[in-house]
Amino acid sequence: MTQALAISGLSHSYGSRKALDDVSFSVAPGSFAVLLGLNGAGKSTLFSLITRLYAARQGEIDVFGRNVMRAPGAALRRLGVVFQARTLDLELSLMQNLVYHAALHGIGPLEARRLGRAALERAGLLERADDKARALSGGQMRRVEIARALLHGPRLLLLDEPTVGLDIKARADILALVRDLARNENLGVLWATHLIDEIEDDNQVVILHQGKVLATGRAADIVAAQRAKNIGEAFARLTGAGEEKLSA
Ligand SMILES: Nc1ncnc2c1ncn2[C@@H]1O[C@H](COP(=O)(O)OP(=O)(O)OP(=O)(O)O)[C@@H](O)[C@H]1O
Repeated sequence: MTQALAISGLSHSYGSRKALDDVSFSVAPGSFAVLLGLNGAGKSTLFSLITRLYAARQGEIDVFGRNVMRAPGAALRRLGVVFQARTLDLELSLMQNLVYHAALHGIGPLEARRLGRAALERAGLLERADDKARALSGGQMRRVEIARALLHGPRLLLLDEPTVGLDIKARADILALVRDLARNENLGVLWATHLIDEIEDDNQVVILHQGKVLATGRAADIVAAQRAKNIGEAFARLTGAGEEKLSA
């Protein structure tokens, strides 16, 4: 089966500091996978390599079988990304934010507005289409960023710590929205987080620690293999790190 995302033997260094060390894992189409790691584990570096912000000098990254170095256009067309930092233009309306993003993907203005309306409707924000992004709550901004990342119809969505800084209700809403997209729209999702309460037993989990993948598999299987009570305890056994760092 062609994987939504396949990473093999990926390494990256900043000068002499190795941020990723021989990382390999894959995400199946239509599945919700969690990249679990503490701050500094290498999650953002991994996303920067997948999106070609940095060039991968060692290892391979394929999105639905398209290599991001050798066939970047085909690979990036199939990929949507929500970065950790807020990236909406606060002075533009929600619709303008979406239309500009669509233009970057070569989508014309009429089609962009049609897609934009559908995306805002799905995000529950259609009536706010002409409001400036500045007027939204943090959770609403994240929903628009997710809608924007999906505008060009990607089959794989990467999200880097998407719930950081949100209150409990907004966190739960974003998580439910993205789980729903994976389940009902056959979207492959890689959700990077350090929060274990965002993981369900059936989710695939990739545990990244100090640049290395220490475990990958169903959350329940990782827990069983570590003879742990839950994924937090399994993480602590694998990494030697304290469980208290894994909650909001
Ligand atoms: N531009 C850079 N120059 C030098 N070192 C860097 C740079 N970016 C990241 N690093 C280092 O690489 C390692 C991995 O960082 P990275 O940001 O990928 O981790 P992360 O898991 O995304 O953490 P966070 O959630 O805090 O961003 C860390 O040790 C970090 O200090």
